Amino acid sequence: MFQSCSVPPPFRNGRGQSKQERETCSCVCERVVRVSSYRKTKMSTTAEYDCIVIGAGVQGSFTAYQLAQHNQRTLLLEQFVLPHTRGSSHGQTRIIRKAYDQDFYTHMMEECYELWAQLEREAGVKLYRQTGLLVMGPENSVSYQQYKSTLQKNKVPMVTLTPDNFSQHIPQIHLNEGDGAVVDVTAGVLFADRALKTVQGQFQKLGGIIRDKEKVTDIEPGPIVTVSTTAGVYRAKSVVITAGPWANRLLAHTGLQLPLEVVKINVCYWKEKVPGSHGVEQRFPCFLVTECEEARAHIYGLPSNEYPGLLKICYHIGGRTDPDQTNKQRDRSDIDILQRYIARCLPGLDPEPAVVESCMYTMTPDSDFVLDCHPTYSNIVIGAGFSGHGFKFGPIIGKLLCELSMGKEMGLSADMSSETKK
Ligand SMILES: Cc1cc2nc3c(=O)[nH]c(=O)nc-3n(C[C@H](O)[C@H](O)[C@H](O)COP(=O)(O)OP(=O)(O)OC[C@H]3O[C@@H](n4cnc5c(N)ncnc54)[C@H](O)[C@@H]3O)c2cc1C
Ligand SMILES: O=C(O)[C@@H]1CCCCN1
Repeated sequence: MFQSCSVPPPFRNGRGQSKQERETCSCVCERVVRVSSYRKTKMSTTAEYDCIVIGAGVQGSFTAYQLAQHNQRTLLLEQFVLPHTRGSSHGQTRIIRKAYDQDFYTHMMEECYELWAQLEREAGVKLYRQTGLLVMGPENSVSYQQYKSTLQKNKVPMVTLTPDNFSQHIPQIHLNEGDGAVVDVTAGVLFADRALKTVQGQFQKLGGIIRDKEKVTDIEPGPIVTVSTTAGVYRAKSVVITAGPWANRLLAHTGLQLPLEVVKINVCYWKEKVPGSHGVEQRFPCFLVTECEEARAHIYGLPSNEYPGLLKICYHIGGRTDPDQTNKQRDRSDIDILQRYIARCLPGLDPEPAVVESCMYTMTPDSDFVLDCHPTYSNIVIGAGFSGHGFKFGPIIGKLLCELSMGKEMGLSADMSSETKK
């Protein structure tokens, strides 16, 4: 079906197409070709930058870093003073895993782990701690089986726990009757704040420029794109928009709106009754519950780390919010769900959250990412809709957006391109 196309389905999203339309169209590739031929003929010399990246969250920061590695004169613009806690990339931890319910994410993570390790080596900083990820869900459910079979098919190191040996390995969690449990051994915790600081620092070391506290107020498309901010006007041959929950506000300047929904997630921390009992040292893993009697979406957790004695456990659904007025969104139904789940399945925790912070997801209708050139202006590239699971992919998203903005076809492994030909 995708004979001439090396872009897999998750990147062909966001323009209101049905899945079937997306799977049969080759517009992304055509646009990529158009950008590159356009550049050869019409490149102007008046641009101050090769590329301006708007938004210094995880995706914009990795994109800027990749561009600088490709010797592109790059400006990274951020509306708030860095570091900040107003978008989606703040906080000290994120889960990294190969366990997914669709193969292409697992394939992307194969390369992405390598890129995270490269950054660690290059900067001399530790960004990842392996803990494993325990996936639990009704043994006979579609969702749980998809996770399990993706791990098996892709030969990801894994351990299957049985109801009999589960409590020997993970005594802190009560496994529901009828639930299966598998551990993705490769998974763990990314030190998120540290990762962001590191990649921004490496970008600057390569000569990249970051201007924070500069909100982009206008984008004027053209062969050279003009970007106005609260402090100045800049020109570049291409622009990458990685504005997280604000993506549609920026895209409005270009006449485009994507089907994105911004939701507020209550980031809840739960106190251990016995300090230290759910730490990495006790081999307590990250975990993900695909479904359970309390919840129709995932519940997920990480071992105590950033706040001693407190575990981060969240629900994967939140209430719709305005990114500039998150305080107006006070829905706590997710916290009720978590309280009931914790009281039943994690008896070693106080079922009352000790700390509640907030963070935003930018959801697409199918939770897949939008990585594409603008349909009208091919030198404007969009990375949006990371749907609450994009942090771990930061290095590979940066690589793909960099390639798109340089007019290259997305560099996917042979494995992933063959998947698109099914
Ligand atoms: C509670 C929670 C838990 C999560 N857990 C995981 C996990 O375990 N694993 C995982 O892989 N992912 C996880 N994620 C998802 C991941 O964190 C996000 O997908 C990712 O951070 C999105 O990054 P981003 O760069 O797209 O957005 P953001 O981080 O929001 O960055 C966008 C940036 O653009 C800036 N900006 C916007 N408008 C303008 C403008 N006009 N001018 C200048 N700058 C502008 C913003 O200020 C912001 O800094 C989680 C997310 C949340 C909220
Ligand atoms: O991306 C992740 O790994 C987590 C777990 C599940 C939902 C939220 N994000």
